[in-house]
Amino acid sequence: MSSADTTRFRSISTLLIQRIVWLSLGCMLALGGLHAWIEFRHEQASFERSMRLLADNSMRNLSMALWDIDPRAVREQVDWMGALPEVAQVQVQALATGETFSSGRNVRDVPATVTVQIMPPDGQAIALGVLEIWADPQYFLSTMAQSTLRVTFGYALFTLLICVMVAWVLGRELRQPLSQIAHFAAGLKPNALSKPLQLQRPQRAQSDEIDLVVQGFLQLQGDVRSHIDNLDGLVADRTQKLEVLVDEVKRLSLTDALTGCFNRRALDERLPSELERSLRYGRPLSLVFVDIDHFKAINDQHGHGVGDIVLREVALRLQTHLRSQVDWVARYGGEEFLLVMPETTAREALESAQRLADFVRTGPVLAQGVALQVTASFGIAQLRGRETLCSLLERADSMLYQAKADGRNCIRMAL
Ligand SMILES: Nc1nc2c(ncn2[C@@H]2O[C@H](COP(=O)(O)OP(=O)(O)OP(=O)(O)O)[C@@H](O)[C@H]2O)c(=O)[nH]1
Repeated sequence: MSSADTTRFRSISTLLIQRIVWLSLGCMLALGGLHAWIEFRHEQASFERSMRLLADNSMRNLSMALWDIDPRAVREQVDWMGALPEVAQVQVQALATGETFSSGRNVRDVPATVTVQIMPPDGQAIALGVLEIWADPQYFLSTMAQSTLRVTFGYALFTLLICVMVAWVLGRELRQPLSQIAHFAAGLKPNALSKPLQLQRPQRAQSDEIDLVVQGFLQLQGDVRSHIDNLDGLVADRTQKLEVLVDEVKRLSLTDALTGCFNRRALDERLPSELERSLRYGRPLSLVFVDIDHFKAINDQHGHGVGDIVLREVALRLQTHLRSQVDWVARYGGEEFLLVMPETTAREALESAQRLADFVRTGPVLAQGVALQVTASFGIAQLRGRETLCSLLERADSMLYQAKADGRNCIRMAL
């Protein structure tokens, strides 16, 4: 089982969408945090500026009120300032009278945000009093919180919009065509290759990877189809070659490698059917044993190589001068051959044997520069009545034995 089978399926576009959402969230948090920090610094600076502006704007009224020693006017101005939402506490100290005017919550244990000396309206350098303003940190923080919330909401909305658009584009451009391709590939079968892969997506000016995959599938379909079409011819061709090879192997397994005659195995296969045919149709069948005379002496005097050449030559002479298509020859063992002569009486076999004996002995066998005079002995027997193969072979063999005993280079026939 492949690893793809063991894991759960998840669409590649879903994976991409998930990754993009996580990345966008990360980016949003990083950018939002940076933006909030910049905003914080900006608000802080502008808050301090506004405190200074407030002090500057109130300076003329306070200066006049202290110069005129008008405590009511000083009180009104201090109360007005202390009522402002961004101000936590305002305090004015009149240096001439030592009187202190205060408004707002008491936050005096922290240093004032703004401390300015109140100078007289006529421009003299002796201060009339001191103005201290404490900014309200809660007001600042709530302003900041609102601003941060606005920024975060803006970023979240933007990120959400981007993610929705990316998801829509990926679904349309990737998930739909890929799932169509996967569906098509899952349904491919050798007997249904003609159905083309058609994607439902708008025409586009340039091709992309999905088009390449579609083209690959079309190419593959065509190739597989033509391969299948050619397969029958291919199989027939291979079968023919195989049959030729099998015939060759069969021929080799039934042939004696040295002489090219049938071997014992072929003899054991063919001879019983010759006998059976002869018995069934009442036709004559003769067997002739042929054995080269003094073959051991040839081997001993000239070597086995020369002996092999003599064997091949005698086999060739026997095969060449037998009746083709009817008679056949097998190497029975060593230097001994068996001629099988269907439709042949012993007398006819005798005539053939005489002819063959002449061919064996006429003309010397040339082997490795040596000219050898070769003779052979023959033993003939014709099938009798319902005689067994074993008995027939024995009688022909005993005739050969007789020929050898009678001095070789002669033919003996069972009567
Ligand atoms: N070169 C060669 N010699 C073989 C082959 N098969 C058997 N022989 C030899 O054939 C010889 C047969 O010797 P014998 O059975 O004594 O027969 P012979 O010498 O022909 O004597 P007679 O048959 O009585 O005339 C042996 O020396 C075997 O080694 C073969 O394939 N090649």
